[in-house]
Amino acid sequence: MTSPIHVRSEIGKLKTVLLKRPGEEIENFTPDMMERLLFDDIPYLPIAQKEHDNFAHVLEENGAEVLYLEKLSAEAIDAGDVKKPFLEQMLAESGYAAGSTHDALYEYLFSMSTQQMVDKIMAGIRKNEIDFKPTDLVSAAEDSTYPFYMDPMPNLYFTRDPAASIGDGLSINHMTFTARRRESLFMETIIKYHPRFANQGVHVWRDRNHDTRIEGGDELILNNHVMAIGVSQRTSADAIQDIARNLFTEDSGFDTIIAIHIPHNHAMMHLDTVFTMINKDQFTVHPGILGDGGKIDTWTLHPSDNEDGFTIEHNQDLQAVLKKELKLSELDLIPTGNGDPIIAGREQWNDGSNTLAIAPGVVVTYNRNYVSNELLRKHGLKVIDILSSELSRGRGGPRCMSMPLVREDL
Ligand SMILES: NC(=[NH2+])NCCC[C@H](N)C(=O)O
Repeated sequence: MTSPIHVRSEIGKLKTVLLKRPGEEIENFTPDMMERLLFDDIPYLPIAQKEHDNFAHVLEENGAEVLYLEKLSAEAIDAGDVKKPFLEQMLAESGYAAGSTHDALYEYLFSMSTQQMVDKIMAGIRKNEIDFKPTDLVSAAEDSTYPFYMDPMPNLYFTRDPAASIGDGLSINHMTFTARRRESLFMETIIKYHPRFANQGVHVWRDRNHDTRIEGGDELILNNHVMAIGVSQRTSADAIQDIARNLFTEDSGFDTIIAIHIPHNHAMMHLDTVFTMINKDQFTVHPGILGDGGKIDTWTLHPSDNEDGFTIEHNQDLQAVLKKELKLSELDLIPTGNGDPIIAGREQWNDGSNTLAIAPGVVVTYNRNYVSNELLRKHGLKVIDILSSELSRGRGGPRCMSMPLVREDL
């Protein structure tokens, strides 16, 4: 039986990928909600959708099957006959475990078709949508001018983060910020109940019921036994230790994890905003993550019989670590913006390092990062650049906007 999830590299030919088409959620917020919702601007929805359709089309044209999170979620809920428990869980995680507001929201959402309900939850629920005046103290005492009962989830089109494919399984992630925490409930539901995934031998290496934080933008599959994981604003060292133990003791095939420490800030929230693999021996790197003398902290974990379950080796030379663990004699690290400090900063901000490899040496990038794109071409890569004016306002690029489910083995 071939597994519905099979990802043993960052660069193997992309066969199946999960996307989320931007919907009402990306316009359903005000400027003062932006920072909390992790957005830097308000995208113009019709153009964002057009750009996203262009992205999906490019992937399909190049042989990938494109699946949509919103559709799989509704199908999974129906297939598992779990509309009620799913809705209860979602309401509880939105702050309504019981009470009159819970009852009003439940009634409103449950009366919709499953697809409408899913789309509505994703888009957010405004107070003026429901004919209901809360009378309980909790609702009365909280800010009555706040316009939402349930916040929109504008970051859903970054399908990379709530879960990450690893070998024949995945991690379903406990995410860092409240703005994104509910997102991984959709993936959990899909894996549990969608006929394409349920009872198909998909391993969940780490589920979302944890306090320690990890996000898919930090989880890179370098080859069939080596991963790189960012120690970042979004992924904590203890979550990396935890997933390492699971991968090493279960039958995952992975025996090496390189933890890479990157700056903890919004522009570089995940490892894949500053470092991606694009060919067997080629990577993009944002020069801003390298300190004096090009140094950066890395720790390599290998399985061991000791108490921790792994050994740790500290190193500050990323090139040397990659060469050793990937058994490469040469390595081409391509700097974002060709190393020019102004261009590198500008293009990294708009995800110039966030390339999605769809085959070895073939990458999808944002067209606006033309200096970095040109440089990639000079280094022999095939660069397919996609429209990016509105999509980039959410601070994520082609890798963030895609969750590969199946890649061909190298
Ligand atoms: N894999 C990524 N780099 N994802 C980018 C996610 C961007 C999103 N606005 C966030 O802050 O969470």
